[in-house]
Amino acid sequence: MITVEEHRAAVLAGVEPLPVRHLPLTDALGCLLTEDVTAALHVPPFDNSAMDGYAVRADDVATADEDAAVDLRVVGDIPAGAAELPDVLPGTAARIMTGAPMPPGADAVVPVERTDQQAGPGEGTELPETVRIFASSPAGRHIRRAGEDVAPGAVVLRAGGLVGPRDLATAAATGHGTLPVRPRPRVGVLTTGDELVPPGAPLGPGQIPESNNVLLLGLVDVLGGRAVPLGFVGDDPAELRGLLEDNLGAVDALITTGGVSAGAYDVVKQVLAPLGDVSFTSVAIQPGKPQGFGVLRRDDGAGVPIFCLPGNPVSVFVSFQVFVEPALRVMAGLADPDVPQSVEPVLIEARAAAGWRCPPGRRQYIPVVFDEDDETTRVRPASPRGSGSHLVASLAAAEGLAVVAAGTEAVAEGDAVPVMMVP
Ligand SMILES: Nc1nc2c(c(=O)[nH]1)N[C@H]1C(S)=C(S)[C@@H](COP(=O)(O)OP(=O)(O)OC[C@H]3O[C@@H](n4cnc5c(N)ncnc54)[C@H](O)[C@@H]3O)O[C@H]1N2
Ligand code: MOO
Repeated sequence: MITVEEHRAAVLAGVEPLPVRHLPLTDALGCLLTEDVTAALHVPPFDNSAMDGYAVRADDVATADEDAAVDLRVVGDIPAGAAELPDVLPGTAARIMTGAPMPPGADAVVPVERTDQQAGPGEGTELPETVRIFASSPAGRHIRRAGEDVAPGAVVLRAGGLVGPRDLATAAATGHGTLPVRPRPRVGVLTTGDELVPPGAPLGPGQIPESNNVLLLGLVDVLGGRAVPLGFVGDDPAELRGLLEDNLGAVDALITTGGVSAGAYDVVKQVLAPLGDVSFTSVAIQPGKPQGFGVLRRDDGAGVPIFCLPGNPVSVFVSFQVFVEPALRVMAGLADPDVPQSVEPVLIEARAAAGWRCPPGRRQYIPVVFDEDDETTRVRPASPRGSGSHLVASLAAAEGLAVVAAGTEAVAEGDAVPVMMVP
């Protein structure tokens, strides 16, 4: 048996950051930005109106108020997106909409509510021949100036952050259709077992609901990867081999569950062990002892790390948190194996609110819930049965994984236990 650290080191030695790509904005969401981004445009790109109303010459309306209206001849209509603009000469105005370019000659806007015209849309909003103005508007009023937000060349996004929705808006507005990022790893999820039926389907004799797929697909997505559902196969080597071959080109990593221990039908081991690229090993962890890991080769030469996790659902969850999660973060450029804090889990100190038993010789990761206590953070097993790799129904209640050193026979009430926070 190897230690948790030894297996994690082997896994991390087999993964590397995905190459930087310029991805379309929506695909870049959630990715690590690898270069500063500068504005390629003025924002706004041109002087435009901040109001629906009339573009005027400020001097023409300087004396206008409710009791002393000024009449102007209307020389044109400027909707947003207009390319041809009328000249606004003295004594004239052009109807203008919010976001439309200011026409030459005009230096202010009077909102439609301060005229004799009806606010649109609808009947009675045809373009008038003249407009009666009831308010003055000094030069510059209600005009958004070209470049007042940013000018070309200004840094608008800094390298090293995760691209969020606001970053996408800024990138788009400053002239970018793509961003330089480390892509989120596409992770193919494939589970195995003759006993499995889809969630919600009626059970035949010996059958159980398939639950590892939804668990892993969700964990990959929550982590910021892109889950690629490959479904589940029976304990049939040809079917598994076919599914892996068909999908290898479309993923950056693969996760399988089940079929890795000592059973006569352990199909994952049967298919992958002879390839020599995947090693199967026993790790001193509970749950999650039987583990496979290796790197398959895509046709384009890229390595595709494959994580072969045990089938028991709690083992899947723990294995993902302890081995897969740091590896995927390295692939996404979010962690560096040479910086231990970036790949090691964050642990918080807690005390056991109840005792539980531990497995001999293996480090235990037991799902726990927090007890409300003002002075001390206390945890107890999420299941009254304590630790069990099959206790999937209590997994939803878990708020953390208490980590108990290998060699501990039992945790007693009041013992200090570090707790790993989990999604
Ligand atoms: N003789 C030995 N038997 C076992 C050993 C051992 O060392 N010697 N190790 C045990 C440990 S520890 C684990 S963990 C399991 C791992 O077994 P496999 O990875 O081969 O997984 P399976 O046998 O396929 O399944 C185990 C268990 O999980 C259920 N399962 C599987 N897939 C799913 C799924 N997609 N959704 C829900 N549940 C699933 C399956 O029905 C089994 O109950 O081996 C022990 N045995
Ligand atoms: O190592 Mo297994 O995951 O305990 O049941």
